[in-house]
Amino acid sequence: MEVKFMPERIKNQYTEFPLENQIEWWKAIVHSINDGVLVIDHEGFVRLINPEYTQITGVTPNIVGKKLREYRPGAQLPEILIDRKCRVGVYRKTDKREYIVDMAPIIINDKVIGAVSVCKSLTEVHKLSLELKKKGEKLNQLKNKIDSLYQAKYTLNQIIGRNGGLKEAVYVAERVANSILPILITGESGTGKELFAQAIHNESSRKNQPFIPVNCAAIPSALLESELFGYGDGAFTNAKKGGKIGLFEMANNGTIFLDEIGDMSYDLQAKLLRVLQERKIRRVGETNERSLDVRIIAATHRDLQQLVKKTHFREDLFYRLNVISLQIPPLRERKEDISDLIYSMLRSSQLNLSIENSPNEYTISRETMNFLEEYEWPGNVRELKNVIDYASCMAEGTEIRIEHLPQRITKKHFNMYESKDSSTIQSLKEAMEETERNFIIDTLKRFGSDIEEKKKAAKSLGISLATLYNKLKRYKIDF
Ligand SMILES: Nc1ncnc2c1ncn2[C@@H]1O[C@H](COP(=O)(O)OP(=O)(O)OP(=O)(O)O)[C@@H](O)[C@H]1O
Repeated sequence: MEVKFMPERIKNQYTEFPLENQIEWWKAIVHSINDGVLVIDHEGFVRLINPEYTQITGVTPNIVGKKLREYRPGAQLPEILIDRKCRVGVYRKTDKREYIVDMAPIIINDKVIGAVSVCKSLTEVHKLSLELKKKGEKLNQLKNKIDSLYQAKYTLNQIIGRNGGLKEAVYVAERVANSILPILITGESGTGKELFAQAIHNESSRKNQPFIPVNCAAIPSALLESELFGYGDGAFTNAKKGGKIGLFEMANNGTIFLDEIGDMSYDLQAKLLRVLQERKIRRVGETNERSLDVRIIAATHRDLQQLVKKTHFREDLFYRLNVISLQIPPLRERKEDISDLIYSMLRSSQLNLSIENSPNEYTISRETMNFLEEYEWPGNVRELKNVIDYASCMAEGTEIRIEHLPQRITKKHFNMYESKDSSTIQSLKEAMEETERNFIIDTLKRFGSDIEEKKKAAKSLGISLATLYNKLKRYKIDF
């Protein structure tokens, strides 16, 4: 670095200025600089010092006109008059002041006419670096948060259920987890479709990559395309500068879960089909394609075949998605799972409810369990979970009783019993059959549902295995 006082080019522009004016002009510039500046002449006398230099180093302006070495014996600046070498980033500390200094000779026509020292407060630099560090930490926290948002929580062994249909779905999920083939999960709302999708992702080799859930019904269809595929720079008015990455790209190497696929617009379905076939996406407003490796799991509570018949859903996409399909049965068709689900929910609500004085272990009265097993659960497992969370908050002690359940569901129950009492009086035979049915269900729950477990259940009931099977058929018990 070589500082040439008043470069030729600038000098020519100001030749009309009287010399004194030019000096004032340069002084004003030096005084307006944010860094500290000190200038010595060829004999080592201080000629110029700006207010920032005083501020940073504590050296006062009365040094002007004095020899720098006399005032500051350790100063390196005079050395530069001799060796003509620049010094960069020299660390200085005086009292409580810390700063770094750059020094350079001032050369005109190959003659050293002085030297300049430019300093920057280290406290300022410190502050900036601390700020930078804090911002970096914040950025990392946000990144971790984003990563955790896109991580699947559940695994296949967290899926509770002994019902045949559910076990079948778990079995298929396990077998196909590592394939790249798309999966279609169907089932009513709240049956556990997303739970299955997350568990499949976690069972696959993609488990450490993102799992991106997208609710196709929740995003307005005009926006869905750009959300899924992203958009290029200036793709439309109000588009973000530089474009935006889409959810497919975010899911690269991982899994995208397209929930409520039946609600996707017909046009977009065609674009999705292309992605499935080509494994490439094109951002809105761009012409180039980007290759991706994304596993697609779609889900719907609708009857896609009916939608295909009504031409609301593309037949070609339906067949492409339906290569592997999982049907999750509604809870009312797997009442045998209700008690297991309840006990698991009570355990986790104990963990979540870390309120002081909260009971160590909840129990549930027989009457309440019977009621919950008989209830139809239109909102499926999600509704059951909400009811159990509510009841465990309402229970004063450790036992959950029917009065702790939300009135919304018990109202129907009491009305049902009232009407039953007045209109139909159970015969002794009916009452005995009902008791027998409940007793068999309870016994099977205790022993399990496979053949060996059924043998044990039959033995405990004091009947043969064949009689047990007859009774299961007669009482329509699906175990
Ligand atoms: N078999 C199961 N075992 C344990 N928990 C379950 C089971 N099925 C569902 N759940 C729980 O029920 C709740 C609802 O499940 P999920 O969100 O997966 O349902 P969904 O079918 O995707 O619902 P929607 O169609 O409304 O999106 C979740 O809290 C989930 O963990």
